[in-house]
This record gives sequence, structure tokens and C-alpha cells, in this order.
Amino acid sequence: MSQLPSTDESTPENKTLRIATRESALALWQAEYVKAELERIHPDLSVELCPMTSRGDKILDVPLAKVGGKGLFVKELETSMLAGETDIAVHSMKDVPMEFPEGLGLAVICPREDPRDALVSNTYDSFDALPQGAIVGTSSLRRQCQLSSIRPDLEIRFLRGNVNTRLAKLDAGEYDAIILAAAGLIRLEMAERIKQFLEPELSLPAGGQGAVGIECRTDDEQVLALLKPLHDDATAIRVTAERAMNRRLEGGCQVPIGCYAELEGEEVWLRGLVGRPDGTVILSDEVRGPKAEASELGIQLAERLLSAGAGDILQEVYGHSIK
Ligand SMILES: NCc1[nH]cc(CCC(=O)O)c1CC(=O)O
Repeated sequence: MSQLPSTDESTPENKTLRIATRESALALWQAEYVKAELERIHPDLSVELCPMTSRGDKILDVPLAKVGGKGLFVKELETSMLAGETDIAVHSMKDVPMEFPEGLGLAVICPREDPRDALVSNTYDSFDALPQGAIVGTSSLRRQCQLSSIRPDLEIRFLRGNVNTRLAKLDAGEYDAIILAAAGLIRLEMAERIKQFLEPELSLPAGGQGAVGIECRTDDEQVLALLKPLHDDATAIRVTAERAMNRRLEGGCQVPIGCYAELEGEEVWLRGLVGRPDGTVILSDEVRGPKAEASELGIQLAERLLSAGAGDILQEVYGHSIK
């Protein structure tokens, strides 16, 4: 952490913790949330936001699966932490790559918001109410795949940009409905725009959806101690299982992979799917097991999906085979 000029460097009031954040409304909300939590728990700490633009925010005209390179939304933030210009970065867990650069790691995972996808429309009240051939906006291959599999008649149209941009395009009449993560709308106090929460049976969420994680330098004991009270164990177990599956399949939120873990007492129930973007094939499976084995469960489920043929589907999407 940086020390502001002071005669007595040991006084905690002089410490400023700097949060690297993207500039979208949702990213800023999440960073403000972490700032507020930190300042509530540590009244002597001052926290400052350092907003920056990521590559993923700049390239808006191509589906993310095609932009190439994971971590489009986090690289700039990581560079600034490694350079010591900032201390922590707040991320949507859905956008965080599996591997961290040397010297950085995930410190805590905060309590999960609603993990479901949501249907937003100015005309129709539910997914079932969409007429034949309705135009649905999303650029997520995972959403496109699942919705097309039940409703092949729908016309899925490209839609990217931050939450407000996407809503503006819906409001401009470009789509009959759009699909967004419920969490983003809830955080931005736009939950009233949600017409229907899509249950996992209809649209299995992306791994980590709805959860916020905090990354920092792995050797920064002081920052790690400050962050510790923000951690939520139940969320971390669920997200660990989901991310383990994604890691094995080399995927994240930019590919047609869904995974969602719930806790049932001491057990983790993990559901996963891999599908062709057009929804003509969906492989889905599930596993259950002890909480302590969350990441083994994720790998186990990935292996089962691979045995069922997920590798061929993913090869088409990635352009290379997975081992
Ligand atoms: N990929 C963009 C992204 N990353 C996180 C969220 C939503 C909030 C969350 O999942 O925590 C969104 C927008 C969306 O999918 O609608």
C-alpha cells in the first residue's frame, strides 16, 4: 500500500488502498461495494478507486470468443498491480481467467448475488411468451446455445457492450428481448427491468456468474489481512467447483459452456453443459460430492463431458483440440 506523506508512517489513517477497476457502471459498482465494505470493517483505512479501460471494453464489434486471448477484461488491471500502482482489483468472477500472472492471485470471493440469467423485454413477459421468430439479443455462445436448443425458431442477434449499452439497444427497438446476468441488473438497481429469471434448467449460468472476486499481490500480507473479512466460504466453494470444470475444458464465459454449483448441506451439486453454439447438440451432466473436494468434482464433471464428446464441440469453437 502507498503511504501518504506523513511524519508518523505507522498511523493507519495514512494508508491508502488503491483499487484497480474497469470503468463500466457495473465494474465501478463492484469496486465501490468493496471500498464500502473495507471502510466499514477498517474505519481507519482510506480506499481510492483507480478506473482504467480494458481491451475487452474497447473491442465491441466482435463476439468475445473471437477476440482471442483470455483475460481481456483483467490484463490492464493486473499490470497496474504488478507495477505497484494499485493494490487490488475487483472482478466479476465470470470474467476472471483461470491462471494468474506470477505474483498475483485471487485473495477472496465475496458473497454471491443472484447467479441466474434474466430475460429483459419491453414487450414480452416471459421466454415462453416470445413469438415465433422473435429477435433475442446476446453475444454469449452459452446463452445462444441453450435458448436455441429449446426454441430453434428464435433469431439470436449479436449484442455486446456494457449493461447500459445493451439496455439502450433493446429500448431502441433492435431486439424483442435480451438476456443479461440478473446480478448486473440487480446491482445497478435495475431489477425492475427483469421480466423473468431463467432457472438453471433453462439457462445454466456461466461459471462464477454473480460472484465478485478480489485479486492482489500474493506476497502482500497487509492487504491480504485487510481483505480476509470480505470472504464468503460458501460462494468460494461453489465458484471453485465451477472454475475447476471450466479450467479443465479451457473455457470461461466466452464459450458455450455452462456450469453451476449449489450446496446441499455438506455436499456440492455441480451441473455442467457444453453445447454447439447453434443449440443442435447439448451435452449435460452433473456430479455430487463433499465440499472439501469442490475442485476434484469440477474436473470429474469436465472429464465426463469430454468422454461424452465435449472435446469435438469445443475444438470447433476454439479452433484447436483440448488434451
Ligand atoms: N461478461 C460480462 C459480464 N461480466 C459479469 C456480468 C454480470 C455480473 C456477474 O455475473 O457478476 C456481465 C454482464 C452480463 O453477462 O450480463
